[in-house]
Amino acid sequence: MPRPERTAAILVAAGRGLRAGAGGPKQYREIGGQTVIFRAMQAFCRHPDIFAVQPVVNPDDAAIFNEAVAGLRHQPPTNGGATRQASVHAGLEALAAEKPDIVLIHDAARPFVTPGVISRAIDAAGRTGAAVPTIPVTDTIKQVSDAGNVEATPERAKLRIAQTPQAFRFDVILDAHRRAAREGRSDFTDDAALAEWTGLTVATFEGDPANMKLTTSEDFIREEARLAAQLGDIRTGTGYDVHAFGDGDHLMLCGVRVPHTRGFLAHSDGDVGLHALVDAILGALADGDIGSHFPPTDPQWKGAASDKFLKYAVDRVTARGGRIANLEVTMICERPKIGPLRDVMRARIAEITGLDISRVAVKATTSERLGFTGREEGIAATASATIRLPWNDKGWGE
Ligand SMILES: Nc1ccn([C@@H]2O[C@H](COP(=O)(O)OP(=O)(O)OP(=O)(O)O)[C@@H](O)[C@H]2O)c(=O)n1
Ligand SMILES: C[C@](O)(CO)[C@H](O)COP(=O)(O)O
Repeated sequence: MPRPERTAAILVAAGRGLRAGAGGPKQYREIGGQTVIFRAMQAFCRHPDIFAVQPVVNPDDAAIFNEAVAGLRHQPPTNGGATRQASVHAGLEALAAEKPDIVLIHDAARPFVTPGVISRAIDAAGRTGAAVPTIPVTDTIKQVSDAGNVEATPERAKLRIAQTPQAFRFDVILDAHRRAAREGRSDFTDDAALAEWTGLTVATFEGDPANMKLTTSEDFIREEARLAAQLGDIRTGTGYDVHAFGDGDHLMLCGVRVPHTRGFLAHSDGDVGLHALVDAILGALADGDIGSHFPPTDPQWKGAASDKFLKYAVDRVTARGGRIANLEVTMICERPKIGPLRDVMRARIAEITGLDISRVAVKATTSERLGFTGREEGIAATASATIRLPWNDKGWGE
């Protein structure tokens, strides 16, 4: 049941990520095969109770931003400022015309936020007006002097680590940011601190230890290893497809239009290479085959471009929390010659699947003029896929 109040989210992504070392702004680097910002933003874009997601970016990053979040629905990005606080303020001003009741403010550098934390943030803001996710502190914390001597040992039971998304009534946090800007205050490291400064009571709700901020290069190394360890269920699948030649002047092969003296007789575009790859991926998922997902009797697939089928299979892997490690396809034909087309085909498959081209192999063989491929009555293709799934994957539960 959707909540009655209108909730928007701001993703602050205008920082330079200097503490994370070389490699460009950290939010545009990959972690677990996806950019940090894509992971962070998709959680908000896909949450059913959020109607608008407002990114805040550095103007220098316009092109990488668009590439990194392609496919996600969001407000036009607005430019951030020199500090996180200034960037949040810019996001709030950009959202004002949308008149949200509640706003969640999230670091693009926290890619592991879950739908559960987002739901708790919305609930907490609805109940309290201002709330921050926290986790307990497990080490003893020392307050030290400039000389490095311990000045105090705060009572640990009262300490919490603050995370994002921090959640507020929209008008209240917008007013607080405007007031801080008017009064020349630009030193707040989070929005809760700024709200406290205006005298507001800020509540807490349960954060998530996994929802950590990627700050240093060590954070990237550790989290990459953690994600890889989670994907410990390594599976392979194989696929095979054949299409006969008919009249025509071109063939679709591995997503590439290849001029030829014949065409394919097929319900779809007849792309045997992509069809074999789809079956290999579905096989690795133990998720039926291409015919069970796209029945040849269904008129909607007549003449369909097969890149749709391949994207669909890749989405099935992603939806199970998995990743494709590699794809390989072997074309069996006398003609056309595949060698000169190999890298174009690899690039096209990489484009469709979102994989790096180094994970895509295209091979070819003739059948020494034997059989139907040897007589040039059609083309066959075999494929294999290696995918990694979370170790506790139980399929779709069918
Ligand atoms: N001027 C700034 C500074 C930070 N941020 C964003 O605020 C979040 C948390 O900040 P932090 O981890 O400090 O990121 P950076 O400022 O990029 O890191 P660094 O201090 O290492 O340069 C990040 O998503 C960052 O992009 C922002 O939008 N505008
Ligand atoms: C907002 C924040 O993520 C809460 O923990 C944090 O304060 C931002 O980090 P920064 O390194 O101070 O920008």
